[in-house]
Amino acid sequence: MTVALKAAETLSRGTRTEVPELSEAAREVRYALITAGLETPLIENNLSRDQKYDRIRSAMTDVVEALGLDLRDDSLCETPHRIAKMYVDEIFSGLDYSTFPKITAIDNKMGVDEMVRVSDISLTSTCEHHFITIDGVATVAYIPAKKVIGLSKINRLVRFFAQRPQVQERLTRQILVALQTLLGTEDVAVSINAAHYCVKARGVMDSTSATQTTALGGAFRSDAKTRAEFLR
Ligand SMILES: Nc1nc2c(ncn2[C@@H]2O[C@H](COP(=O)(O)OP(=O)(O)OP(=O)(O)O)[C@@H](O)[C@H]2O)c(=O)[nH]1
Ligand SMILES: [Zn+2]
Repeated sequence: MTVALKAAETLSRGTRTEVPELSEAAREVRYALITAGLETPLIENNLSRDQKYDRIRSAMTDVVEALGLDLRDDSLCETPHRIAKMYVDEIFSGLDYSTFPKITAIDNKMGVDEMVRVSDISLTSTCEHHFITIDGVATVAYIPAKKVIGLSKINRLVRFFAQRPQVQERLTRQILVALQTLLGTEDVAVSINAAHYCVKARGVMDSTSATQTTALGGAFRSDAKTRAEFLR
């Protein structure tokens, strides 16, 4: 058993020594991702939020100075602070499971057994290779089994995993596995269409291409009609 899997097992059993504030949903999703080999590569460095902020602020001071920019300038002097705060509290906040959204899944008393599909969920993430923006939309669908999830929680889940350094394929699958875990069904589908600014604003400088990724589970994978309905 890998160290990561062992840590997740301890966590899923509810041991209070490590990250005690995590919700049950966050612990279950984290465990499922590690088990599926889909967790973002992370190392526990035991840094608090403030310690992370201090380290990044200091490192960004070096970056700005190395570029030859004058940190005494009143427009630039707060840039290391702004970047550190943005990384920790905003665009990489999804690395911290204590920010996992509060999920309300209700019993499927209505007996809904048709596809629920949320399309055009706006998505902004960060490419983990260049730390530059990924900009796109996600579509998420599921066929309710025992539980129905609050609609906004789907958007929040997408957002949580987008607020990490990502590759689009992993982001797509993380959302899939998280929803399958929370809804207790394999019948989930996720699709993302996004522009990568590492392709658009640098490197190959292609400003028009977009990347489509799809992750299908259960009936969305095995049943052609269901898949077609989702992908239409
Ligand atoms: N599969 C995948 N690749 C990505 C994603 N985001 C960025 N990439 C690619 O990751 C690759 C990194 O390639 P490298 O050759 O190491 O980096 P590079 O020299 O900056 O590459 P260029 O972008 O071609 O200039 C590039 O081809 C990127 O387009 C993603 O979400 N998924
Ligand atoms: Zn990139």
